[in-house]
Amino acid sequence: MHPTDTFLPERACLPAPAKINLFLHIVGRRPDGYHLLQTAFRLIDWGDEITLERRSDGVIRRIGDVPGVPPESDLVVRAARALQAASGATWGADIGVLKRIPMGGGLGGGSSDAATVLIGLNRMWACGLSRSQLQEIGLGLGADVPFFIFGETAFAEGVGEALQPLSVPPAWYVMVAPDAFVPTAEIFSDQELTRDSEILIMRAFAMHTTRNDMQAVVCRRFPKVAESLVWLSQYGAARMSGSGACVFAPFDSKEQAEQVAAAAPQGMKVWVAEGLDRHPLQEWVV
Ligand SMILES: C[C@](O)(CO)[C@H](O)COP(=O)(O)OP(=O)(O)OC[C@H]1O[C@@H](n2ccc(N)nc2=O)[C@H](O)[C@@H]1O
Ligand SMILES: Nc1ncnc2c1ncn2[C@@H]1O[C@H](COP(=O)(O)OP(=O)(O)OP(=O)(O)O)[C@@H](O)[C@H]1O
Repeated sequence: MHPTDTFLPERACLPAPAKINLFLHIVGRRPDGYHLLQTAFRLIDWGDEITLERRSDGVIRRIGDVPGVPPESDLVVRAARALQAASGATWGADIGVLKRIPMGGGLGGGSSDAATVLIGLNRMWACGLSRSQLQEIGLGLGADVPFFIFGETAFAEGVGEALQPLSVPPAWYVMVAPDAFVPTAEIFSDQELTRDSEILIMRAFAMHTTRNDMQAVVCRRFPKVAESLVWLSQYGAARMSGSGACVFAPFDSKEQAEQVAAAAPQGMKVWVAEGLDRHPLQEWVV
């Protein structure tokens, strides 16, 4: 029996975890200007929360305010509309977003919110779309959405849509959110961006043989990102996630990570999060 036959909640409060890019190499550019990447995505056990309430009249609404994101351009609304269009579903939804993930932070907040809406409503509307169908809809919303639907640590190529599972050791991350909003598109169009990194044959992940090719450009434009990296590098292998601004460093234990976080200068936004091997909604999709 299909799981959607047995479990059709009308209301659900669902996690939308953040991601980090353990490394990010830019290996080329497509004719349409999009960059070809090699990257490793990992989920962390910290993020936004999405509340979904099914409506029978087909209307899709975002409930509540998200500063800087008008409802019509919110990826959660666009995701629900895209699912309606692809599945022919006649249900609607009220969607609430509790935002924790900083915008322009390189932690994929908007993409994760969109993925959670696609996964949640696919079940609540009984659409029955497969994981790969949801990933395809997600790619139309943002380059990181397919990863969140894939739902496990991944090595990614293309613009981030060609995904393979990757095994990485357990880790606790010290996360720092510098007070900066990094516009992804501007970093990708910077003249000085490295775009010709050597293509790796990915067997296992190691911090010391990889890097984030966007980090140098972001540090030059946003000194607060550079300062955060200098601070965190005193304690571990610090690196920027995605197109920034957030930076992270892995530690073997929660205690070690908490000690480092406790040493942060006053006013620095620092927290500790555990690496997740699986998305908490992994079982919601077949
Ligand atoms: C940097 C990463 O976060 C790595 O995980 C993603 O590649 C970016 O994902 P994202 O924020 O969802 O970005 P999108 O909203 O898809 O794209 C924003 C803009 O960045 C540029 N862009 C994005 C992805 C990519 N592979 N090449 C690009 O050149 C494009 O100009 C695009 O219009
Ligand atoms: N639900 C949403 N949450 C956050 N941002 C959204 C949302 N919907 C639309 N956006 C838009 O997407 C932009 C990027 O937000 P997001 O949090 O995904 O950035 P990011 O963490 O830098 O992404 P990435 O890691 O993919 O580079 C925001 O500036 C905002 O205009």
